Amino acid sequence: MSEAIDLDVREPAPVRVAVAYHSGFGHTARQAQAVAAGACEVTGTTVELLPVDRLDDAAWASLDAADAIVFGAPTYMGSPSAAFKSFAEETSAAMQDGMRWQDKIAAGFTNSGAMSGDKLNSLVDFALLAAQHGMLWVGLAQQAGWSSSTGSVEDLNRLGSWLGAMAQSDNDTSAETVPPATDLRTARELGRRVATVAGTYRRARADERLLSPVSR
Ligand SMILES: Cc1cc2nc3c(=O)[nH]c(=O)nc-3n(C[C@H](O)[C@H](O)[C@H](O)COP(=O)(O)O)c2cc1C
Repeated sequence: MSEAIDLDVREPAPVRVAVAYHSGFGHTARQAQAVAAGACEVTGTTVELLPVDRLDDAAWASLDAADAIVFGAPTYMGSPSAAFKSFAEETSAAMQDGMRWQDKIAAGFTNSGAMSGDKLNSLVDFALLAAQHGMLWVGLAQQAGWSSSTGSVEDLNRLGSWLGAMAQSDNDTSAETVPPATDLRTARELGRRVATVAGTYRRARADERLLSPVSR
């Protein structure tokens, strides 16, 4: 005996990616723009760039509504900048209010003056923030570039990070020139991956709802 299934044939709502970032002097802002550009390349995605030191009520609502949030900040003194940290503390309201951000996709990026500069610590901070919210962390999924005799500074993921996207900006150079194109391409890949995973995850959850005994 066949059962009628009530199929929803409306155009699906766009997958929403929010890039929540801080930048003191504009360098990390360029990395944030590259992440956003990558996410925009995925059909059916809308992207919002949200500077975390200037969030109004509408921006907080956008974060609540996002399918994915990408956290980004410069590494200052070996961790995300104080402005980002202040934002991270404010997000505790979403956690205390019934884990509002649970099951959103999360990812992160950071930029600093030195090649290493202890950037990994900032990415770990972002991943912990995501874990505290019950979010699902997505890494860069790119092999480490510039790590063989045939590699070069132009390689994607030249700084060899897996947890998120890293960029390096010479301390004496303006944000018009750095981070270099190679690091912006890496950031773009992260944005594309986040939007792709967020879309896949949302479709899977929609299918699950459609097929679960409760919806029959
Ligand atoms: C207060 C402060 C602390 C910094 N600490 C680090 C650091 O720990 N490691 C590093 O490699 N660069 C460090 N830098 C350099 C910045 O990370 C670098 O200039 C970065 O490009 C700034 O990005 P922004 O323009 O988005 O603020 C520091 C800069 C400042 C102002």
